[in-house]
Amino acid sequence: MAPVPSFPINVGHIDDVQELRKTKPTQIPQRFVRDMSERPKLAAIVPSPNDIPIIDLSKLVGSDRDEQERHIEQLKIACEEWGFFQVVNHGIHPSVTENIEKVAKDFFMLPLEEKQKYPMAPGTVQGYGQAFVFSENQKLDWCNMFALGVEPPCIRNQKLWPSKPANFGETLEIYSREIRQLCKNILRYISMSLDLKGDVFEEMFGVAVQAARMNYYPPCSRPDLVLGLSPHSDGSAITVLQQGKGSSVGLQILQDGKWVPVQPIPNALVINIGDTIEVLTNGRYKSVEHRAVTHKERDRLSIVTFYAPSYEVEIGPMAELVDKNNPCRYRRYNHGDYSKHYVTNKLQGKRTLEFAKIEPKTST
Ligand SMILES: O=C(O)CCC(=O)C(=O)O
Ligand SMILES: [Fe+2]
Repeated sequence: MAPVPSFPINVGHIDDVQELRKTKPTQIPQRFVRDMSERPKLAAIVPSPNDIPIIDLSKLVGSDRDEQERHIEQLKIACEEWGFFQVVNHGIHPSVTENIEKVAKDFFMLPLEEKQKYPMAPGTVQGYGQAFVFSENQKLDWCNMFALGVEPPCIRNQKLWPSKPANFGETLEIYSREIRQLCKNILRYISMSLDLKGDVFEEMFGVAVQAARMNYYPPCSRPDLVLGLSPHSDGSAITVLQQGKGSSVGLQILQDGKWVPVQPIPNALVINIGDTIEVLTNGRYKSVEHRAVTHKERDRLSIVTFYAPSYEVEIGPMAELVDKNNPCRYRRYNHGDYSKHYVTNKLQGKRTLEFAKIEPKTST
């Protein structure tokens, strides 16, 4: 079973942002208006297309040893210095990424009553609605989410898999299979970049947990007042994010105290390091805080896959990455307990990872 909270929750009334946009296009209810300190400074962001590293996955496969080593080095820098990168030549056929986008968009465009047949119960993370809302006072994101557990089958809530559009389930299955393989490959390259055995994560993770979340951000008449998605790091090992074709630029990552936009590249997928890899690598590869902002005229779709160890697995810094100069910074814990902790707390930067942090013991 996917983790669920064990405390009562009263979230009050949550407006559906697509409906708000349709009926009251210029009104922003107070619950969406952020405190001054949280508001995005949209004018201050200068797009710089080359900032986030781009990794050519076809060069990592290993047919040419020198080339592979050079690209593993690039991956290492991307993980160490950025925690985010875009992969190109990843081998997933464009029809697969186009099809998932199409069914996701078709789903979000259904009448509200149809989408509400698959409600996300307060405090849970599967279905249609807003996740990570736990109180009536909490600010809301300018976003509609539709999220489903995919693998292993025991985390699926089959009642939430929609019957419309008709090919939704089949399309998500095909997409998820391809993304799963991509995650395994990327984790293999990540372990190589750490001078570890290629299959170290695969062996450790057991039957990995995989979940999909589709985020739809309608245009917002006051993008300066709201956030599409609150700042957070992902609880996963790694995350694969597909930015919808023709979507506005919306994803931003926090680097050196500045929000850096991630420019969509056609056919590329965005990969980011999640909290679990941060813990396993003893902080060498860190998860990075990110958020989404909205656009005045344009909507945006993102399709996100979270890939993480099986809930039974015990997690802690790997022995190879702990030594005198790198004392242990995280405790050991059960990954299912972390997942539960993650989904039962609001998104708040990297706060959730406090769960695992310990003061390193310095040697004398
Ligand atoms: O829509 C985006 O670009 C961000 C999505 C995201 O960070 C998430 O779903 O965890
Ligand atoms: Fe995220």
